[in-house]
Amino acid sequence: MVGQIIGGNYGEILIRQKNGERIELGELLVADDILLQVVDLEYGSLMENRDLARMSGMQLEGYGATEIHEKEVRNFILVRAKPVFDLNKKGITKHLPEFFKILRRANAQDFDFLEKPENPMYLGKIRSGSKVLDVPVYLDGKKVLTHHILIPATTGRGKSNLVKVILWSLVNKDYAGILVLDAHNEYYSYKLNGKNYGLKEHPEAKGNVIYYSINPPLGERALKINIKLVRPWHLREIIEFTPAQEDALYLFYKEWGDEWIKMLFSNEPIKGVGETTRAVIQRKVKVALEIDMNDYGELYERGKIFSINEGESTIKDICTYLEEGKIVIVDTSSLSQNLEILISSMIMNEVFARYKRYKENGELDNKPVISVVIEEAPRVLGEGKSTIFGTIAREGRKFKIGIIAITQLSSVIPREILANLNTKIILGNEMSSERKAVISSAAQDLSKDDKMIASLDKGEAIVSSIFTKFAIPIQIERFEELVDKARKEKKPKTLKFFG
Ligand SMILES: Nc1ncnc2c1ncn2[C@@H]1O[C@H](COP(=O)(O)OP(=O)(O)OP(=O)(O)O)[C@@H](O)[C@H]1O
Repeated sequence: MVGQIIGGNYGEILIRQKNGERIELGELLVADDILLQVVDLEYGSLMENRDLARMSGMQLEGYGATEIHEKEVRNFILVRAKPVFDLNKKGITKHLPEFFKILRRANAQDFDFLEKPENPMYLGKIRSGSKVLDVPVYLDGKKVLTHHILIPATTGRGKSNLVKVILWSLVNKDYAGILVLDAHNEYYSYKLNGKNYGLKEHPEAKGNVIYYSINPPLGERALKINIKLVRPWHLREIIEFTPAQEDALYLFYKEWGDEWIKMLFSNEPIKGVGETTRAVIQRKVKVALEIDMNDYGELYERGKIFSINEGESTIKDICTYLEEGKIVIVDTSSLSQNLEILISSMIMNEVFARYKRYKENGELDNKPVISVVIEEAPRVLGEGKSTIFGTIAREGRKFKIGIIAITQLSSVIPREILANLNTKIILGNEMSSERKAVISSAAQDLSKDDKMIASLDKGEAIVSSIFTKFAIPIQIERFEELVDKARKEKKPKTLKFFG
């Protein structure tokens, strides 16, 4: 027994906390088979404010404390809670628990109704306030990934940790291929306290986790992309062109196909493109692709990614790995933001084209869902951006393509796109404008959850999704602990010989 219902209405039930108990913000309580979540706490007293002030004055100013008889009866903590789920009906609550009903804390058995879905994607364990219940939370990865995920939080609340936990559970599943553009090179392999961590440590990583880098360790793949694979629409995502320049780009591509960049730098004239326009485009393309021309008029690479002769199959290979349900991590840590966007856009354009074709041919059902992890999502999903990622957010689900958008600034993503990101794994956020943007586009009514979200600690989250019956509070595990656990389980038992 932790309290008793003393009033309120459907949206907010008032509970008197039992003396000696400590109910927390976000805690899950049960009354009358209805699951309630604490949304606010305040002081309550049976005495008038003036009396309380007088008594406090006596005590503070040294006149001795006035004894309150039955103090625990007169003063109490008033808990505000919202009904979240009918445990009996296994659905949304439509009625109030009985007036004056005694409440208890929720326990693991209350969540027996949560089933492990066909294509499980592990997120964490149910959290009641700051207490963790031993109930794993899985979502159906296939559905959730095609309908996009948003991970909003301020810095340091555990966004990357969460993505690592999600990817870890997907390594040995072939229903999903995930592309990760890893700007901090923190997903594949890293050292902590002398031990190796990262997705590479997964017992089934071999063949299921593919790593590309411009500085690949021995045995890993080099990230090299041939300029023949670049298309005008890829460049549009990172370079601003005037309408005349854009027309010129398409004319080059129409005339010379794969060889258009090479020909752009040749002396071959093209009808409809002036010399000045051509020179400006040449300059922009040189900067974007880190290529240049030597004194003999030959193109050469200045950077490490775009190549004149190598890397013709890189984009195709990556797409094929994704189509096979693998996780592809591309280390973009030493690249500019523009190059990172360009590469991801090239890959996702190819994925989109392939999956569109599969849909037309009736082959899509046999293909895994493909999702792309985008950090600092407003770079490509922000207001006024016209990118492949916006297209995926709007139409991707028809083609089994999704995005996992990570951001500190949900408020600058257009509402229409935010509403399309149908699962939100909300981590802590102290900025009220950001909380508002997330709350107003969530799958469940989170209008009372503002304080709760503000108070979320590292790894604490709320999962609001069209695929969950209510907004589930979870505790995400520390990724390194998952890895350590897997290592322990993998270790063969040592045999003891006696005698
Ligand atoms: N669930 C968790 N449990 C315990 N510690 C965690 C958890 N999640 C993250 N941390 C710790 O918090 C720190 C920040 O985590 P992480 O890098 O994932 O945050 P972030 O939101 O991605 O930060 P940034 O925006 O700076 O990239 C790390 O030291 C990490 O180990």
